[in-house]
Amino acid sequence: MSVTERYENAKEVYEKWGVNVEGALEQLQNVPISIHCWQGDDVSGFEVNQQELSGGIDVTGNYPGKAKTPEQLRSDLEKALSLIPGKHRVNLHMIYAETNGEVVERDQLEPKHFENWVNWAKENGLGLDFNPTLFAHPKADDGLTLSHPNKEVRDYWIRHCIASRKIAAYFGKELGTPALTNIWIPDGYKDIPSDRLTPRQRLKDSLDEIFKVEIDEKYNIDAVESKLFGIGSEAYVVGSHEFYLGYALKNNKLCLLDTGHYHPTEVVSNKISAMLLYSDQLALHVSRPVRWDSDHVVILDDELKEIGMEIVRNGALDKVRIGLDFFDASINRVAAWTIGTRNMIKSLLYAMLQPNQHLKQLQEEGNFTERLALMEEFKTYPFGAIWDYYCEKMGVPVQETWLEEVNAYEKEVLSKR
Ligand SMILES: C[C@H](O)[C@H](O)[C@@H](O)C(=O)CO
Ligand SMILES: [Mn+2]
Repeated sequence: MSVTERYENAKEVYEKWGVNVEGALEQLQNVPISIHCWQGDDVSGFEVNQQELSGGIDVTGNYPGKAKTPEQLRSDLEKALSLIPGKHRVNLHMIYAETNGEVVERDQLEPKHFENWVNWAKENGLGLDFNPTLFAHPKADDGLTLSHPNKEVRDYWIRHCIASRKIAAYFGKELGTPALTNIWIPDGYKDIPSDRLTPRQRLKDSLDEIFKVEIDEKYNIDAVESKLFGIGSEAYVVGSHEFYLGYALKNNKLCLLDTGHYHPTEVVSNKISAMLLYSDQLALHVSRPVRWDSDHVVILDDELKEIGMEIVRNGALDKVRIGLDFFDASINRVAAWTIGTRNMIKSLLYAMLQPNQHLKQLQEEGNFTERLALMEEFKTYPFGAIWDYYCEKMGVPVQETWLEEVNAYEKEVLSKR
């Protein structure tokens, strides 16, 4: 049976429950996923004086073929994007600036250092998002940045974040779609602090300084990303969830929820509806923590499906800015992007194919038996046939055939690096 024939059969099965399959595929095409560039080079970046990765995050593995230049990274991203259905965004960090061999301090970086990225994004019809980089730098060696007791250090990172927002606004202006600038800092303590308040007060003041510089939201939108713990900040993280939740609500900023940044049994899917009652928008870093914030490649597990459902059934596709954040150096990096991003999109399609209105009604009526029965039965509905058709329609490889392209790319390009 052809992909289309399988699709037609599957469509009928879903339509019996009033699911609008064609409408779902139409809608799905317009959902951008912000794909993080740092999976392609193990969060190395292109600074002239490269420092070891720090800030309590880590990349393990040494699979050959890592991108070592901006051209290589862009080429690898193009390959991955050609295997992922839809039009998406690319998320950069400040360490991906191109300075032509010149050492430029991070607080002095300017839009011109990202011109190549912008031109490339234009050529490929992509939006860009951004992150200041407050790690892997001598001024972050003690694990403190915006909350540092030393004002000079704080001021340096404040200038860096302001520079980042300006660069992001340049992306937004040039590309006609606002960039998200997400501030994540590693600040915290390995052991039990004797004072939790003072660093948080300093972080609050630093953020106020950063956001004092007004930037049109037409071009740049600000987000703040919390964390529970990192390597070396096990006992205390200054920018905790409660800290940023309060800050974002009070200052009209977006909260960015990273799925690896919470207690192991705490799930981001359960936070989306609660937060959207108080905030117009929020942002995600979808990742996969395995025992810690390990940033494994995203798989189509129950939590990913639940995240997709919370976004779709609450009509929040234009309220949740979906970004990815994983970095696995033990497998082919182009495959990592492809697997993780395709899974994120699959979870949205899976959610769109549920009889959401009916299930909601059952809950309202207190019919929990039928609610559970249907939710379980739908797990084995012919979702794969709809997904395959979507891939074919969008001109990307169906099922695992994308692997052949990755293997060929590895042979022809990656293995020669
Ligand atoms: C590269 C980092 O993963 C990223 O900037 C940050 O979002 C994070 O999640 C740190 O744990
Ligand atoms: Mn993150």
